[in-house]
Amino acid sequence: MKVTVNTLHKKARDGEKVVMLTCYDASFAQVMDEAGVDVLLVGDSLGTVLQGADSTLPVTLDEMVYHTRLVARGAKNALVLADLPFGSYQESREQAFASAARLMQAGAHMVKLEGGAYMAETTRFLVERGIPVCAHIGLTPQSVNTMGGYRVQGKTDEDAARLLDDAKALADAGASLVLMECMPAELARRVTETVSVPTIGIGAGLDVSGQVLVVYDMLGIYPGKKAKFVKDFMAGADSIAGAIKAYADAVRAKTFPAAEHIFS
Ligand SMILES: Nc1nc(=O)c2c([nH]1)NC[C@@H]1CN(c3ccc(C(=O)N[C@@H](CCC(=O)O)C(=O)O)cc3)CN21
Ligand SMILES: CC(C)C(=O)C(=O)O
Ligand SMILES: [Mg+2]
Repeated sequence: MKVTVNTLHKKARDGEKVVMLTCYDASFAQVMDEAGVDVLLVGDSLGTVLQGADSTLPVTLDEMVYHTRLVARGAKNALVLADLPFGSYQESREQAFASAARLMQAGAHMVKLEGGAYMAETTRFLVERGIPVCAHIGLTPQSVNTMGGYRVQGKTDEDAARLLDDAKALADAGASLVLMECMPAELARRVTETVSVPTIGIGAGLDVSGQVLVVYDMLGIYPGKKAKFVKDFMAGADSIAGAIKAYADAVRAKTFPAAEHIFS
């Protein structure tokens, strides 16, 4: 069965976790689709894991269009979500629409953009014109240079209150999903119970509607040290398909993330 925005909302209502992984090509898309992964995120993390850059900032819209086309060819049932890359949407809502339209024409079913309440107007502009939007708050890697590094966000009461307001503003503007990266579990829980749309976490604890990881990370392919929120599902699996199935099972069984993967 094709996964749609409605499927994701129904899962969230029924308490069934949404399973998301990043995906950059057709072969992985086929494996993930067959393993029952609900959403394939064509992430701008491809800048770090495919291209070897030290951030997502160098990734271009042309590159995202290319990888979205590859993933869309391999995905039969999964929903294809594509990141708007740095510089392709922040200038104006018109710029955002033109960029998002290219991703949709390449086969995306939804686009993701990073930022807080200040992106609400852009979100509404896209949604009103037929482009579903996933909001991305918390640790927003495209802002690494202003955030002063890849750090957990929302640790002070003031930052937590702002992130809760951001989530509300973006959901009110019509976002179909709210993705939260590297936030204390308690704050992610509060956001999830406040907004009426499904939430997806990466380093945001268990009390969210679904989970996402970078596929290379969950297959144990990362240079340097493993981030706290990552689990290597290749350990103990006998194939890549098996590792991806183990991840999907663990997310649905709520055994991933475990305490050791969660920020407090
Ligand atoms: N392979 C890969 N995985 C990712 O999750 C990812 C990328 N690349 N590229 C883009 C961003 C960068 N991301 C990152 C990178 C590092 C940390 C990190 O080192 N986090 C620390 C926590 C720091 C703190 O305590 O504030 C950790 O221990 O996990 C987090 C997110 C997430 N995204
Ligand atoms: C880590 C996820 C949320 C992402 O935005 C990406 O892979 O680019
Ligand atoms: Mg991204």
